[in-house]
Amino acid sequence: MNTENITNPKVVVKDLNFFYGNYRALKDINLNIAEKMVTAFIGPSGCGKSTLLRTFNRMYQLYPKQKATGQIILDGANILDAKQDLNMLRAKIGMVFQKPTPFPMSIYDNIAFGVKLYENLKKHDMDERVEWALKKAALWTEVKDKLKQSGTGLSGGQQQRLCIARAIAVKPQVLLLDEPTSALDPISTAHIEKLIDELKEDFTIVIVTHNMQQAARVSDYTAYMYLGDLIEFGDTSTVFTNPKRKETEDYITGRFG
Ligand SMILES: Nc1ncnc2c1ncn2[C@@H]1O[C@H](COP(=O)(O)OP(=O)(O)OP(=O)(O)O)[C@@H](O)[C@H]1O
Repeated sequence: MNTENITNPKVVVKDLNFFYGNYRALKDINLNIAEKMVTAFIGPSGCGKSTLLRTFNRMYQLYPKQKATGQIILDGANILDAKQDLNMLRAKIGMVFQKPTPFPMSIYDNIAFGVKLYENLKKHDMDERVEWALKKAALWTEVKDKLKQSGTGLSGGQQQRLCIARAIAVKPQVLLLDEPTSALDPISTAHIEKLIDELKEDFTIVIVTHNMQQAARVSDYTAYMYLGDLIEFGDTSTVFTNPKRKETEDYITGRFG
C-alpha cells in the first residue's frame, strides 16, 4: 500500500521499528521515498514524524538507549547496518533543523567547513562551491559582498537558507528538513517553500511539518502518521482531497489533532 506508484525509489523503508528504551515509537513502517520529489511526514504531535526522519541519517546513534530495527535501503545498502560508515552516510543524507543553527563563523566558513570534511578542494574550487551552494539556496545575492561576516548576524530566514546551503554544499543525495520554517515569519517561510520546489530538481527531499497547508503546497507525496503507525501514504493531492482512511480525513479536516 505504501509503495504504490513509486517505481524507482531513492530510499526504501522496510519493517522499520524504533525504540526509545522500551518505548516503541515507530511500528513496522514500510515506505518508499521517491527520487527528486518532496515527501512530507504529517501527523499530530508525538506521532513519530521526527523519529522517522532522524532514522534516515542515524541521528539516534548518539544515544545508547535508542535503537532501530528493520531496513532503510539507500543505493542498495541498508543504512541501519552496523557496518555503515556514518560520515559517508551524512555526506549522502543532509539535514536541516527546526531552528536555524549557523556555526559561529563567517558565512563563507559555514559552507566550507562541511565540505572540508569530505573533499580537499583548492581555494578557487572551494570559492566556486561556496558560491554554488549559496546560489542554490537563493542567498547569494544577499550575502555575496559580506562572505567574511558572521553567519549569526543574518536574519532568521537568511540563517535558515545558510543552513540549507551548508547542507547541500557537500552534494548530498537526500535532504532531510525537520520543520524548517516553524521558527520563521511568513515571508521567510514563503521563500523557503519556493526554494524547496527548486531544490527537488537536484535532491530527494523529506520534510516534517506541522503545517498541513505547507505539506499540501510543497510536497508530492504525503505520509500521515499516528502513534507510531504509518496510517496512510500516497500522492499529496489524493491524501488531501480524497483520503482512503477516515483517520486521515479527520486529521486533515481539523476534526482531530
Ligand atoms: N528522546 C526521547 N526519549 C523518549 N521518548 C521520546 C524521545 N523523543 C521522542 N520520544 C517519544 O517518541 C514519540 C514520537 O516522538 P517524535 O518526536 O518523533 O514525534 P513527532 O511526531 O515528531 O512530534 P512533534 O510534532 O511534537 O515534534 C513520542 O511519544 C515521544 O514522546
